[in-house]
Amino acid sequence: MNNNILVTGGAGYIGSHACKALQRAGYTPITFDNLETGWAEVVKFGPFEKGDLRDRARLDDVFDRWKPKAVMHFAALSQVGEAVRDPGKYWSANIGGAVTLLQAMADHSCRDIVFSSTCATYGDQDGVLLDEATPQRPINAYGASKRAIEDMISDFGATYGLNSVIFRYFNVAGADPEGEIGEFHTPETHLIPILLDVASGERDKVTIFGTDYPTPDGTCIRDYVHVSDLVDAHVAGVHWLEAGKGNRVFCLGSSRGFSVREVIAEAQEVTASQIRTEIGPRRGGDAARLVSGSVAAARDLGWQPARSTLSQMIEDAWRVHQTLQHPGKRAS
Ligand SMILES: NC(=O)c1ccc[n+]([C@@H]2O[C@H](COP(=O)([O-])OP(=O)(O)OC[C@H]3O[C@@H](n4cnc5c(N)ncnc54)[C@H](O)[C@@H]3O)[C@@H](O)[C@H]2O)c1
Ligand SMILES: O=c1ccn([C@@H]2O[C@H](COP(=O)(O)OP(=O)(O)O[C@H]3O[C@H](CO)[C@H](O)[C@H](O)[C@H]3O)[C@@H](O)[C@H]2O)c(=O)[nH]1
Repeated sequence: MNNNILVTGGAGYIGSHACKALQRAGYTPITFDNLETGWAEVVKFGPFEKGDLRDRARLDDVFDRWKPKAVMHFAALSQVGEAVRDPGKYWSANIGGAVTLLQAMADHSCRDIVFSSTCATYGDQDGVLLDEATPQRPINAYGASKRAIEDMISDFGATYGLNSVIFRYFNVAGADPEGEIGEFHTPETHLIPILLDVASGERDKVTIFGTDYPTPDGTCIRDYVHVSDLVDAHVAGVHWLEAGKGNRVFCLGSSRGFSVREVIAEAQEVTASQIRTEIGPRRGGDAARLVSGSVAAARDLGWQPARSTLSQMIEDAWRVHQTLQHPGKRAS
């Protein structure tokens, strides 16, 4: 049996870090990506197959040639604001991609999948800590499409014997501690990279999306987890499936919540810069508070986040921000 793992979305932020972790763990990550939001420049840890998940013939070709023993499925559209503005785009891309991939897996007898779900599947839950048993009530098309894919995976499991580890991540942040890759989105919509753009003078200011949430300082609270810790859990997920331990869902967060204002304060501290802010209206689709209360990944997967303090995540992201050229900014 080969050690090939098909990594959909391997040219993206989390997928590229996962490829590095997989290579280090002795696997060969085969990146499959259409580069819609990713970059060929970050595919450094294994072969690259350019293609769109909705292209079944292209997937068949890749499954035939590489015969992956498992799939890590990261490829998706994943911006909350855009999903509210254009829900059809999210349903079409995320569901279309997933159903084509799962059918190809079934037809090529590839039985193990690790899937990127999200705490955005929970919606607004009135401040409760979230875990695997919390009912999922998504409030935007992004979260709804991810919950639907969880259901799809379960149906394919029942019919074709597909085995799955589903990870519901909280907010992923930071960058490769060795500085080889980082978070490169264009346009950037995520809070921490935007703060670093302001700190470095590439942006004028950050807009705080709403100060009237039912939280202590009125801004949204999120649970941030380091991308290198997150991808370690994915390697553990592959080991879990290899050991035949069955289908599981795990939340991946740090179990600590930080408001937008707290993240801004920490970014100012780490970068030793004044970060100019303005107050804007709420962004559609945002829940007030999303914080993990789960212990399952620590208990059952042996997952111990090592770098998921807010300061460490911003420090690692800041180092890469200062040393690596953003592939999308090269031409501009
Ligand atoms: N970043 C976070 O905080 C976060 C939190 C929870 C869940 N997630 C999930 O993790 C996954 C990765 O997120 P990311 O932040 O790395 O995003 P990203 O946009 O950097 O990466 C996604 C990659 O998938 C590719 N892709 C998209 N649609 C495709 C298609 N139809 N065919 C082939 N390739 C396609 C893109 O080109 C890109 O390289 C997503 O599924 C996202 O929903 C992310
Ligand atoms: O310019 C900005 C950008 C963000 N925010 C706020 O900062 C918080 C974090 O926003 P991000 O855009 O960084 O992250 P999201 O919480 O929207 O989404 C991220 O985490 C989710 C899980 O919570 C998803 O899965 C999604 O894929 C991933 O992008 C939110 O309250 C948002 O409103 C601002 O105030 N100003």
